[in-house]
Amino acid sequence: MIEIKGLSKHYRNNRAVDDITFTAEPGHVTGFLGPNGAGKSSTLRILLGLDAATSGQALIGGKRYRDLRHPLRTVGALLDGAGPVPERRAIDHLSWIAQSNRISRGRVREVLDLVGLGEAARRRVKKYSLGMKQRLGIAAALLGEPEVLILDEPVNGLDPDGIRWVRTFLRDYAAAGRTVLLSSHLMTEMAGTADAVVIINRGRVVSQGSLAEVTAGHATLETAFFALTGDRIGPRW
Ligand SMILES: Nc1ncnc2c1ncn2[C@@H]1O[C@H](COP(=O)(O)OP(=O)(O)OP(=O)(O)O)[C@@H](O)[C@H]1O
Repeated sequence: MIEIKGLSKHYRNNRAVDDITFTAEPGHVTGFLGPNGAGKSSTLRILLGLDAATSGQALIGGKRYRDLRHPLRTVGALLDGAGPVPERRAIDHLSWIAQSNRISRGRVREVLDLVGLGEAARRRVKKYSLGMKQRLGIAAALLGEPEVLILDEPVNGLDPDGIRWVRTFLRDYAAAGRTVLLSSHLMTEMAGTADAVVIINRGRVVSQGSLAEVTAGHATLETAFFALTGDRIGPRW
């Protein structure tokens, strides 16, 4: 379970995150949506202990990230920008993470196969396509078989097959009683994957609830999003 309680993050006089409260429950894929600059990354960075909140709390399983005893076994994350060393082979990259978290080498092979990189395991990451790098990022997030998954734009760069794989995988992961928090700009994809939705705009929650509740009165999640955020141009990707 993820709990965000009265969370704020101010940069000088910019209220990037302004008193937001929501939960992501086990058994659900929760979609975290908002236009560029809405405060999604700031929230996720605080949740993952990469940044400090100005006030409020961001908890995973009732604890702050830095208080988790086995972080990688509790929460797996894929955030933009945190990539492996390009010269490294994929299997070495994962083995390094696994070793520092007391995770077996067998699990490394398992996650590589799970994301469809079994054959490419010994290739250097710099030779990987964008989609393969995304899969590798997801593999790293899965290493510790975490109860909570936090993924920022996980389908970025994936082909239709890869997108379908991520959708099915995340739905199954949540169906097994785990918590999935997913941020994406792709509304159709989000509507097909998430069953709960939180929409933020200018640092504030403008809507939250089940997919049906948030889209009630609108033709699609996309039209609900535009109406709630006033983002006439629409999400950019
Ligand atoms: N390190 C920082 N210093 C100053 N301002 C920042 C910093 N990081 C983010 N901001 C500002 O905080 C606000 C929220 O940014 P954030 O990256 O959290 O939004 P986002 O919803 O993730 O956007 P995107 O969809 O573009 O990734 C923006 O106005 C941004 O300029």
